[in-house]
This record gives sequence, C-alpha cells and structure tokens, in this order.
Amino acid sequence: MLGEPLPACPTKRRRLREESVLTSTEEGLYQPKTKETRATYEAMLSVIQQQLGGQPLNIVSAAADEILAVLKNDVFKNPDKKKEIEKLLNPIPNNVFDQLVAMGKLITDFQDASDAGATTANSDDALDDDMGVAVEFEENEEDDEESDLDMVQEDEEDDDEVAEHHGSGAMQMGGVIDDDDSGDANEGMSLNVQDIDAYWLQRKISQAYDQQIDPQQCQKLAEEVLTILAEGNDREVESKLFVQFDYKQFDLIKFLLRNQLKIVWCTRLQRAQDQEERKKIEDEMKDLGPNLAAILEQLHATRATAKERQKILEKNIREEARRLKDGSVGDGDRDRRGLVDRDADGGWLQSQRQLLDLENIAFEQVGLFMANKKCDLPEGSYRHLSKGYEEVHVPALKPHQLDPKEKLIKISELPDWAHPAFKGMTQLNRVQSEVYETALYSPDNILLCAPTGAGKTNVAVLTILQQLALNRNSDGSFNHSDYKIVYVAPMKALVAEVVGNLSNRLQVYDVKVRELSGDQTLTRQQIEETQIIVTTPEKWDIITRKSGDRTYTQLVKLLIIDEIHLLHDNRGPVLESIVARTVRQIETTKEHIRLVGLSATLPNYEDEALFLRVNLEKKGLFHFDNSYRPVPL
Ligand SMILES: Nc1ncnc2c1ncn2[C@@H]1O[C@H](COP(=O)(O)OP(=O)(O)OP(=O)(O)O)[C@@H](O)[C@H]1O
Repeated sequence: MLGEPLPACPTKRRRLREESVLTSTEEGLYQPKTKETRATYEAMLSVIQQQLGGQPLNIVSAAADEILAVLKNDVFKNPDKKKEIEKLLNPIPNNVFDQLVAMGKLITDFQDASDAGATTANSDDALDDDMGVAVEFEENEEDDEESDLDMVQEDEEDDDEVAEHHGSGAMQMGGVIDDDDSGDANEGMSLNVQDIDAYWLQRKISQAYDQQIDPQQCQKLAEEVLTILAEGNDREVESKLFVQFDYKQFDLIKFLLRNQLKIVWCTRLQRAQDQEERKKIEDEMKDLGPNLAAILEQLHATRATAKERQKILEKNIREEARRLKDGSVGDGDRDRRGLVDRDADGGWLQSQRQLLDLENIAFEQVGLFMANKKCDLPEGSYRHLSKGYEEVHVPALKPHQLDPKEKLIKISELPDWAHPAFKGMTQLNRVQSEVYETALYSPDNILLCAPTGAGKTNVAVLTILQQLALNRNSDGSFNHSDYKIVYVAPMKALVAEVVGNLSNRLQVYDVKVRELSGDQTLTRQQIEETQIIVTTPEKWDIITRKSGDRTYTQLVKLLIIDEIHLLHDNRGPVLESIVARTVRQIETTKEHIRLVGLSATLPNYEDEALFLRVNLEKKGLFHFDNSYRPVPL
C-alpha cells in the first residue's frame, strides 16, 4: 500500500487545499458540537500548533480541518494518512501521529461540519464531480467505548507497521515530552528517556564538542549544566546555559532545554543509590504534575504494541472528555472552570496545552510607560462619572511659596558687564535665582529640569557669561579666539530661534552666533569667527565623529544641550555618543568642558544628571516641579 499512489482526497480536504491554510478563514471550518468533541478538538489544535510552531489560530484551525479530513478518510490506511498529514505539518513523530489518530476518532461530529462546508463550496463540488471522486466520510462514530475499540481493531494492521518505526515503543504524551527517538522526527530534538543513564549528559556534551574537551572538564561542565537545568525557571535557565557554554553550542542548548525535565529527572533516577532512593524520587515525580508522571510512565513502559498505545491514549482522552462532560463544567464558563478542574486532576488534556505563564513574562514595572498599577491624583482631585465617560478634575498646583531664605536676584546685582545680556529684565525669576550662583560663578556641570516657560534660556545665558568672564581681559574686552560654545537644540526650527535670540542678546559682547545644522555649512573662516555654534545633535555627532580638522572642536569649552527630554528613543544613542565623545575629549586633553543640560521636568532626572556627569554633591542638579510654572496650567 505504501508504494501505491495515494487515492484522491475527499471534497472538504480539496476545498481547503485550494484555499490554502494561509488564506482560509474560520468560515466553514469544523465547529465541535459537544463538550467532549470540543475538548478533544482543542487538544488537537494544541498538538498541531506545536508542530506548526506557533502559527495563528485561523491557520491552525484550517490545518486541523485538513487533518481531520485525512483522518476521516477511510480510503487511506494509516501510513498514507501519516504521509498526507506530514505534507501539512512536516515530519511528525509516530507518537504525535498516534495522538492525532486517537483524537480524530473521538471527534465524532466532524462529518456534519464538512457537509455544511461542501454545500457552501459549489465550485469545488463541481471540481470534484469532474474528477469523479466519491466523497465519503466515516459515519458518525458511536460515543461508547466499544465502537472506539472496534476502530482500533480495524487499524491494527497499520498500527503495527507504525510501531515498527518506534525506537523504544515507549508511550509518550504531554506537550513538554512529546517526542521520541523515531527517525527524523522533530529535527533531532527528541530524546528517549530509556537512553538517559547517569552519564548521558556528560557524553552528550562531549559529543557536542566533538570529543575535543578534556574528560574532567566535561564532567564538571555536565554537573554544572545539570544543576542549572534543575532550577526550572525557563528564562533563567536559558541565559545561564548560554553563559555556561560561552555563547556557543546553540543546538545543544536548544536540545537540553527541549528535554530539560527528562534529563534532570531521569539522571536523578539513574544516580539513585538504591531502590529506596529511586522510589522516593519516583514519588516526588508523581506529585509534581502530569509531565513528570508521563516521563515515569515512559520509563516503565515496555515495548508496548501500537494497539496498546492507541488504547491507552484513547482511554486517557475519553476519561478527560468524560470529566468535562460530567457536569462539573458549565457551558459559559467552561474555559475558566475547566482549567481549574484539569489542574486539579492533572489531566491529559491539560498536559497537552502549553499554558502561557503571564506572570513570568510580565515586564518589570520599571521602564514601562503607564506601568504603574496605581495612579494617585493630587490632593483636591475628584472624579465625576457621567454616562459613557468620566471626568477627572485635577486642581492647578498652587505656586510654591517663597522660602524666607529664597531671594530673587536683581539684574543690578549681576556684574556690570553682564547687565546688557538681560536687557528689559529687572530681576531673575525664582528658578534662575536658584541656579544663578552655580551658573555664573562656577564651572560645574548643570542639569536644570524646569517646567516650560520657567526661563531656562536665561540660565543658558548665565553659563555663557561664565565662559565669557573667563576670557574677559582686564580692560573689559574679550578674547574670543580661545573658546567655542556649542548649543545643541533638538530641532532645526529651534536652532534658528536660538541663533536669533542669542545673537541679539550677546551682540554687545561681539559674540558671533551661527547655525550649523542640516544643509548649513560653515567655511573655515566662518568657524574661526564664530563663538557660539548652534546645532542639532545629529549634526554635532557627525562633526565630532569626523577625524578631520579638530582644531575648533578642541576649543569647545561649553556644551549646552537644550530640551534634553526630547532626545529619547531613537535619538538617545546620538545624544549618548555626543556626551561620551565630550567626556573622552576631557580625559585625553585634560581640559574641562562644561556640560549643561536643560530639560522639562522628568521623573528620572537623577539618571539624566548622572548621564551628564553632574556632580550631585556639588549641587549641579536643579529640579523644579510644575508648581514653579510662571502660569499654572
Ligand atoms: N527673569 C525674567 N524676567 C522677565 N522675563 C523673563 C525672565 N526670564 C524669562 N523671561 C521670559 O519668559 C519667557 C520664557 O522664557 P524661556 O523661553 O527662557 O523659557 P523656557 O524655560 O526656555 O521655556 P521652554 O521650555 O518653552 O523653552 C521668555 O519670553 C522670556 O523672555
């Protein structure tokens, strides 16, 4: 039979083949009608999904339909069915095929669905008529045990053929341990529990290293790997294995992870000193859930015949289906309660499903936008529930009371030569007054976080004046050739605005401010004449990265980064490289470059300060919350 050409497929299958699994929709797909068939169908979807490697449900369901059509096609013998199914799922181990066959038998209402599908697919019918293929499905199977067993009897001959392909003949079941040693199954990822002895892992590692590893080192490595595998937490285990194998041996790591439970527990069993210890380990395995119990079952299994395996599988599925049917599960909340029931029973279907451990994959709370579980509103806030929406009233922050020690700096208190930079202003505001000392009289790095409109530009001007003061001659003139100031603004439009603003305010000092951004290029002559270069992060990054003329970049003494909070996400690395290059320049030239960051109020301002090398002890970090807004929101 195996050598003969395969008979034509029935209508439904051909219809789906025409659509292809990728294009099919849920419409016309098999819908289980009873609790039992639904439970079995879900288990089947789970098996198929594992084989297809996490495809979306519509594709898995379409594949399930095709597989059911093959399974229900009594023109096929089992080996042909397996071949047909493998066209959809790639090679599958015999035990997976056995599971599919067993589940196919328990899905007794498939024919109805296919009939419905056939009537909606007229064009396909015509196709089949042309071909003259008789479309026949098995009659609805009786739900009782006897009829199922009859089916097994009929298939016995084929089963025995299948059984010959089995390495150990051990019964295998459960999502985690769904593989055996048969042929090319699972791309060589399968491991037969019977093969694991006390030194299996050591041999496996030695093989992976092509025997090029010292035996003692290999033994040590095997012990360490075994300890890691026994830890159980998948993600940690994986990363520890990567470290252990020096980020090499990926195939081996994959294999070990795939067979983690088998390796850990079978090695333990094999290393047991006596029967008593072995018994203890076995008891522990039985208590620890269905996957380990199934491993034990495999270990204890002798070379079961295909028929026996089939029977055991069917019995397990039937029992599970019966449990679901026995009223413990209501219709509406089947999924919810079903899971609990299955957990309690450690049932077969539960072991088939790979449950997603959401807790385990949850992101850490930090670093996630809106990750706060609780959001406290300011005092005085209240909510008003209306139909279809909710109003949240948040009172405006009250302006921060002036501290008795706090004093606003009058422009007249500034050095005389600095007054023209603040033309039209009488005093510094609260934010500026607070930063004033550090900004104008010290070379320390600064991070100023303040609300919009708080007057950060004035702080930038104060730091520029500090640089001018360093280059101020005794006669009041300035030496503009020994320094350069770089002002980084996040957008070209802002660059132009800053150039206009600073040019205006610093004209009196004969300070030349020029734009260097995008298509704006400056000649050597222009650069020499310029004291303040206003640029974008990207442009400054390119300039400082170039190994060419460094004469003017070496002269930079002050780097102001404005609106630093806007430079996140994909612009973050550019900002980082600018700052890192500046820090390297300081280290190599031993000449100080002052870093000044201007930012909106951010929750992680301390990180930002550290990034800008702000000395927190020397008070270079200034943080003002929204109560410092000149105009409350
Ligand atoms: N001490 C002051 N006296 C009078 N006006 C001032 C003073 N400081 C700033 N201003 C004015 O307040 C306005 C806002 O200032 P500025 O643009 O520097 O704020 P900012 O903090 O940089 O705001 P943004 O975050 O929007 O850039 C400007 O029009 C500026 O002239």
